[in-house]
Amino acid sequence: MANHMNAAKNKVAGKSLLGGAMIIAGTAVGAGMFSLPVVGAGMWFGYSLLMMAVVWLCMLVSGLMLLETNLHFEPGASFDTLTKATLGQFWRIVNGLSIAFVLYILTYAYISGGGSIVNHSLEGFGINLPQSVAGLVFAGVLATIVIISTKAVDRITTVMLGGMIITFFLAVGNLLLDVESVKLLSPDGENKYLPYMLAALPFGLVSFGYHGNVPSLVKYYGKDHRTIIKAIVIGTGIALVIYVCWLVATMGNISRTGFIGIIEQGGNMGVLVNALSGVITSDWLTTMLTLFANLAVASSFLGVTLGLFDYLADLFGFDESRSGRLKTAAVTFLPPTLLGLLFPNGFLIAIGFAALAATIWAAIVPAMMAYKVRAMYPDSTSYKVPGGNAVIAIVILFGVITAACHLLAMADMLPLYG
Ligand SMILES: N[C@@H](Cc1ccccc1)C(=O)O
Repeated sequence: MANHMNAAKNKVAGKSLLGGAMIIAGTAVGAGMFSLPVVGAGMWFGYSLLMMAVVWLCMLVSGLMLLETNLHFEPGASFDTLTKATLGQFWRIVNGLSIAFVLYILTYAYISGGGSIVNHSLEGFGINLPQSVAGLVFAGVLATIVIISTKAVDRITTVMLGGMIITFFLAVGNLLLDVESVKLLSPDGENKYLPYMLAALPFGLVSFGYHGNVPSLVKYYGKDHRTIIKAIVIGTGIALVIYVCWLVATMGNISRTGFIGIIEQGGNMGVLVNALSGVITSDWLTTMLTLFANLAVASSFLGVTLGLFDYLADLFGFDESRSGRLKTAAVTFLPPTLLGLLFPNGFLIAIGFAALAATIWAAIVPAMMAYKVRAMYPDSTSYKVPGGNAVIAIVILFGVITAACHLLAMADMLPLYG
């Protein structure tokens, strides 16, 4: 997303609030969204809404805490500088590793989800590919764009974001008209709901991940904290609205027991979109929905891999020359693409592990840093997240509980629906 920043930096005045909000919303809305109805099927609609509201609030506050810390440093200071100066070498390394891990595993998740959705799209044309090959095609085309230049990514993601908004409202708008309130409010299947929330919590957290963009916003807007706060609130608010529409559209059209089949087939993006296409009678709307899914996962792939690309170039000291970029591309794209060829259907598992690592740098570390900067600058008049230590403790607890849920789910110790 740094690309958007550079393009925007050249505008002398009037940096728009909307631009910042779109950057946040664009990062947040991605593959995580496609996991929400599948992992939420057990607890169903009401509890899903409750969980999303709580997660949104916690992730919003943790982002604001990151902003609070960032404002004590020069605009342009990144996660690395912030953690080193506030928490020291140990947390700097833990934090850096968790960021790199999230970016890598998300790249794999996007290749898996992208392969699945490209496959679903090609079937519409009567072309049948093995899913791993579809993943390879998906990764190959998008990786080429990243290798060409940041500017190419910027242009293409802007077009994609526009396309996403149009196709989302065309497809989901019509799905919303078809919603059967009986399905939403009186779900079928077994009479057990709330316990399934535990295993779903990490997926909620990851779908509200955007925190890598907070330092970029400070670089972009300077220390104008009011505008940055608004951009974060509006951007995450847009994501929340999109997720709620998405839950209504999916759970209002596919029955709760209908999700069991989706889960049995691995719960990948193509399977979910396929099930939705089954209930939409119009071919045209099915095309819109498929197009939206393709654009959502492709734009997230570009955003995340560009971040990973720049991070690895810096880490390994590869330069901007053609051979330098190719080397960086090799370390960025080969490991996740190989994984995508070997395990084409690990979408949900990968998103879960991304959540585990994201609990560290998107929840726990921001809260710890806010605690530390308040001790380091007790007389500071700069922006402070309200609520004192209680709110810091809540955010840390939220991160720890979510991480614990993921680990317990992995150990088969949490109830799983389906
Ligand atoms: N929120 C993104 C994933 C993400 C997590 C953490 C940081 C950045 C992005 C998605 O759902 O696809």
